[in-house]
Order: sequence, then C-alpha cells, then structure tokens
Amino acid sequence: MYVCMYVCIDQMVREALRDDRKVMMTKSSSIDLVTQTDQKVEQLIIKSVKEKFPTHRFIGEESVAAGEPCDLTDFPTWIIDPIDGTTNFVHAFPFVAVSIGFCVNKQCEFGVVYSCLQDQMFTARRGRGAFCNGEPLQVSTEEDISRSIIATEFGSNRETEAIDRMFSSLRKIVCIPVQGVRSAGSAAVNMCLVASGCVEAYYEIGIHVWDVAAGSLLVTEAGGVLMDVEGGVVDLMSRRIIAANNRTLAERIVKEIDSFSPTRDDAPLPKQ
Ligand SMILES: O=P(O)(O)OC(CO)CO
Ligand SMILES: [Mg+2]
Ligand SMILES: [Mg+2]
Repeated sequence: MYVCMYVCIDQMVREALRDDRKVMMTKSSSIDLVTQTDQKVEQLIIKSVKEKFPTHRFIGEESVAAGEPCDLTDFPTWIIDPIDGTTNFVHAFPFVAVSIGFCVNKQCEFGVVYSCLQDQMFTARRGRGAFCNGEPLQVSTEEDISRSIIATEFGSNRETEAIDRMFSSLRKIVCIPVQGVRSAGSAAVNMCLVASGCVEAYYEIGIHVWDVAAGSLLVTEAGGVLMDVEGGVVDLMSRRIIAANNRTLAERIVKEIDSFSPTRDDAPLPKQ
C-alpha cells in the first residue's frame, strides 16, 4: 500500500508542478493558497489508508478546511498535510513536502515527510530513530546560538500585531547575532533540516498540527527537543513550536520571542 501510495503521490505532484500550478481558492487569508493537487493528494492518502484501516481517524488540512473536525483523541489518528509548502508549489520553489504523522493516545508513533523535489523520504518511528532515505539522522551538536542557523517563517497572517511581534522576535534573534536565518517555506522541511543537523533550530507561531506532527517526531528521534515558544511543553494544537537541536538553544530562543496565541486548531467552530 505504502509503495503504491508513494509512487502515485510522487507522480501526481511532479505532473502538477509541470502542468497545473493554479491556485484554486484561498483559505484563512488572500495568501493562504489551495490548489487542486492539495485536495487530490489528501483524498488519495485518506482513501488508501481507509481501505486498510477503516476505523482509523484523520486530521487532514484540506478536510478541516472543508469543515471536518480537528480533534486529536486517543483513537489512532493520521495527521496529514498533503502539500506542505503550497506557496512554494505554486511558484515551483523547490521545497514541497507531503507530511503524514500517525498518533495513538495523542502520541506520535511514526512520521513521514516526503520532500518531493529533493526525492528525500524522511521517516521516524517512536523509539527507533529518524532517517532520510534510510540513512540515520542526527541533530547538530552546536550549543552556542551565535554559531547557529535558525529557521523560521512569516506564515500567512498579515495582521499588524502578529507581524510586529514576528519581526520583533526575528530582529532580536538576528542581532544575538546568529550566523544565519533561513525559510524553506515548508514547516515540515524546516523540521527535517533540524533533524538533519543543517540548521540548529526552527520556530514558528501560526503553524497547524498537520504542518508539524510528522516533523516533531523526526526532530525528537534525531535527538532534538520540542518546546513551546514560552518555554513549556509543546502542544501540537497550539499552533506554536520551537524545534531545536538541544534545550540550550530552545531556551535561548524562548528568551527572544514576543509570543502570541493564534486560535487553537481544536478551538470550537464559531456558531453560525
Ligand atoms: O503550505 P501549507 O500546507 O499551507 O503550510 C505552510 C504553513 O501553514 C507552510 O508550512
Ligand atoms: Mg502545511
Ligand atoms: Mg498544506
């Protein structure tokens, strides 16, 4: 099932990158894009998994956008971002990933991130390590943030207060100084970069559970840590995350972040 699904998704994404990168609609803002490929890939994944595991539950980005609930319960749940980096996809900017996390009792058991254009398959299973195309991954051993590269994103929220806070945080981090700041345009790819040891840490406020479910396990299985932007335990529904190579860097980033709290992924839908 998985090999067949991978081949179909790979073909679907590559063909669409060549022939059809049209924006079909927007979601939370005019720059929160959706293409037909986002929907087709998610439908393919859900259909394939349901055939084998009919009782399992799903949290899929495009299904939630269509009104499905976004509740993480103790039931086996597949958390799917069919295209992480849709804006990249539309522009053919080469970081486009499919992200699938699988949780039981609210704990991630395995995560898969497929970076389509790099043809890199990142996999992690709880307690069994993280891998890229079968090769083991290890986070960076750097303890000094001034010798680090930090990844972050601005997301699709353009409200003035959120933007001000994001710029303020970034300004402080740049001026520590860090050696560099990077944005792959895909939360999942950013987390794979942390897991691979290429960047020391990634932080973002505004991501969703489907952006980071798989990546979170990749980071921890590669020896890294997850932390909330205010320093507590990360809550995948809170839309805030720091994924770092170690606690020293994560705590250093916490000190510089002007945090805010977007509406949670599992917040009740407003009454019509
Ligand atoms: O392209 P997507 O799935 O909307 O995700 C974005 C953040 O929400 C990039 O990580
Ligand atoms: Mg995403
Ligand atoms: Mg997506």
